[in-house]
Amino acid sequence: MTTPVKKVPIHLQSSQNRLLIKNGKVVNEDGIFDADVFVEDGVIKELGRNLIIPGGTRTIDARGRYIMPGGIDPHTHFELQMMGARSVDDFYQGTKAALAGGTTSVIDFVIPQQDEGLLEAYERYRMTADEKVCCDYALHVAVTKWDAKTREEMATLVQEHGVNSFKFFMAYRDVFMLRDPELIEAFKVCKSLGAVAMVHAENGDIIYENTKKLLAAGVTGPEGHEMSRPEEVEAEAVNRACIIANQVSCPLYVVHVMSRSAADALSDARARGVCVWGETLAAALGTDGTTYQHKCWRHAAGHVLSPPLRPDPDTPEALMKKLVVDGLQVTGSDNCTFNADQKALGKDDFSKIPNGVNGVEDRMSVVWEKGVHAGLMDPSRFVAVTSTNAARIFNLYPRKGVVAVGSDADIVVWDPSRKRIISAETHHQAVDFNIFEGMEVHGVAEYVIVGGRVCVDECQIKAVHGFGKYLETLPYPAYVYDAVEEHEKQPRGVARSEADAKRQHEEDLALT
Ligand SMILES: C[C@@H](CNC(N)=O)C(=O)O
Ligand SMILES: [Zn+2]
Ligand SMILES: [Zn+2]
Ligand SMILES: [Zn+2]
Repeated sequence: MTTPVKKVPIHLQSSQNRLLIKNGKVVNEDGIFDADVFVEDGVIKELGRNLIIPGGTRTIDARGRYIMPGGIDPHTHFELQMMGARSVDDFYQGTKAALAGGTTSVIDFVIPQQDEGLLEAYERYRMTADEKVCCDYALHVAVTKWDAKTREEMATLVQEHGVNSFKFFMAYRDVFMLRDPELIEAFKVCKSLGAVAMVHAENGDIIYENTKKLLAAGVTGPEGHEMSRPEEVEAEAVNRACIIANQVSCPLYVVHVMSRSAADALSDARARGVCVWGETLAAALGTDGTTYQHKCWRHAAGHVLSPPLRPDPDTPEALMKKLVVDGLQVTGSDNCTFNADQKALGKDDFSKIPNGVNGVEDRMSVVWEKGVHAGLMDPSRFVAVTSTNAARIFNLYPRKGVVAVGSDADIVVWDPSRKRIISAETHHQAVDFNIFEGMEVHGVAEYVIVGGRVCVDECQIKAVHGFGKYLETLPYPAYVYDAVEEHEKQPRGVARSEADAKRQHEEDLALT
């Protein structure tokens, strides 16, 4: 509980920017240790016990709690206009909900509208987000068409606007999709700029064919969504993206890996030495595709996103195990939320259901519940997959993603034993539906500190509209480009034997 601030003489009273978090266990990706944390001017200034601190410092008693780096959600879509609707969580309410769940930085996606240039779209997102965000944010940029200007605009975004990651869609044919020759060019440009290539990996041509066939056969309900893109359609694209990236020696980040076979394709590529990192979603860890058979249309449609949730009920645990053994590295939310009336745009045709689900508020609790509380994952790995790895890949580390002297004071005091029931009735998101409705989760963010400011105080939200800042992500993240450099030195083929050994080890681990 918070120790009441004792009255101190005015000349000793500091502004609200001094904080001491006492008696907790600090958890970083590389270990857990007992230490108090002293924060001043938005930065972590000291770690240790029996710290000498100035008067006027607020003290938070973290006894029995973990002190962790604030969560980083590298995959959100606030107020995204797509498929005829605008996602209802905007940059204010979306980041407020993020804070409620322990996430203190998000990375959203600039997705250009029809005929909008990349720079134009980027400026639009900055104008919209800067004044609304309650926590710090960065931006990936989606390249949804390849033309003469694209290369130059990507260079400008990297060199002048703090963008170091670009998303390419292998699905959404005739809307966002790039084909292989364009992907090769795009990955080469990313490599030349020191950027990270990101893919939405599904085979858009097969989906196009299957969708036509299903609709012609009268399958129009949400169940048709997953039927049009079964998991091999995802796994094929993951494998293809890994090979293209490897052939042009470009670092690759695969977003929203939603199935066991796609995760296998990615971890196999890693075992071969391909420089690829994989992200899965809270949605894929917390629920599954049996929901598409739900008799309530709204409920089934409420779970429609791409790639879809998988009908194999063992998928969530398989993906969690991949995170545990470093077959996958990151968890995101892909928060892209639509209310019932918006989802109903696809009432008679599943391919018109706006794609997207919630997750930004519940991501960390779902990972804690299904990973740590379930006994599969330790707290340090939890920090790695909910914060540190994303910071390293997108070049925000050690400013973000670690409790260390000199890092931003983005901190979560996490109560591992506190429980809550997830519900749309009580969540802080704007959307009228929650895919985790009714789920009891252990692990609650009791205090969330953003740049030294207490924005969740004993579970009460005190988010501040516009308090967050835009984070420039610089090119050539060492964590990624050192791996690329190392891989380029390897004579071709030698990695095979190591790869087999590594994969065998991983499979043994997964079976324990
Ligand atoms: C359009 C965006 C959100 N929607 C989704 N994942 O279904 C994405 O594909 O990541
Ligand atoms: Zn996507
Ligand atoms: Zn219902
Ligand atoms: Zn997305």
